[in-house]
Amino acid sequence: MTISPRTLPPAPLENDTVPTPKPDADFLGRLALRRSTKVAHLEAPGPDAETISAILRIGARVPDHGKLGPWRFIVLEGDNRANLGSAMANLLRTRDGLSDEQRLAQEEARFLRAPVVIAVVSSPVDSPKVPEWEQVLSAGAACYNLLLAAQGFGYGGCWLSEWVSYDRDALAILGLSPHEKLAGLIYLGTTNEPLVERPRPQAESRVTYWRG
Ligand SMILES: Cc1cc2nc3c(=O)[nH]c(=O)nc-3n(C[C@H](O)[C@H](O)[C@H](O)COP(=O)(O)O)c2cc1C
Repeated sequence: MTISPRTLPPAPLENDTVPTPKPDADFLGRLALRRSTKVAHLEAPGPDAETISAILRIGARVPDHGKLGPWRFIVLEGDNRANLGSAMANLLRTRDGLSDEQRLAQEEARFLRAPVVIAVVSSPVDSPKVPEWEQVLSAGAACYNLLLAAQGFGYGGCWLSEWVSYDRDALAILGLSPHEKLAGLIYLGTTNEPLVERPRPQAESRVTYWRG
C-alpha cells in the first residue's frame, strides 16, 4: 500500500490549533520498534518528488530554540547522485593523488546506494540568545524526523556521515559554506531485507533519578 503525500494535513498557520497529545498505540508501536535500514539494503523505488516534499516538511518540523531554522536540506536524486560521486572521486584523485581504481569507483557510486539522499546541513546563525550547540541539536532532530517521516510513507532510511562530512573540500563541492557542517546524509529508499534488531543500550542503564 502506498500513502499519498496528500494525506498529510495541510500545514497549519501560526496560531492555528494543532492536535493535543492523546494515547496512540500505533504511533508508540512504530517508535518502540523503529529501526534504520542498512544502506546496502536500500533500493529503488524511493520517494517521488511530492513525497520528498512531504518528508522535508516533516523534517523541518522540529524543536528550534528562537525559531531560527538553523538547518537546510540538499536533495540528491537521479543523475545528480552520480555527478556528485564523480566530483568526490575527482577530489581524491587530484588533491590526494588517489589512483586505486576500485576505491575511486566506490566513491563514484557513493550516492547511488539509495534512490534519494538528503543532506542535512547545520547552518547556525549568530544569535545573542541561542547557543550554537542548541542550533546543532535542532539539525540532529531534523535528521531523525526525516527518518521517521520516510518510514511513515513506507520507506527505509539510514543516517550516515562518512568521510565527506568531515572534509571541507568535499563539503564545498556539496555547497556548504565554511561556517556550516553536515549533520547527516539521510539515505532513503525501499527496504529489501527484513530488519533485525541490533545491540542497543537498555534505557535503564543510562538513567538515574536525581532526588534531592
Ligand atoms: C550522526 C550519525 C552519523 C552516523 N554515521 C554513520 C556512518 O558514517 N556509518 C555507519 O555505518 N553508521 C553511521 N551511523 C549509524 C547508523 O545510522 C546506524 O545504522 C543506525 O544508528 C542504526 O541504528 P537504528 O536502527 O537504531 O537507527 C550514524 C549515526 C548517527 C546518529
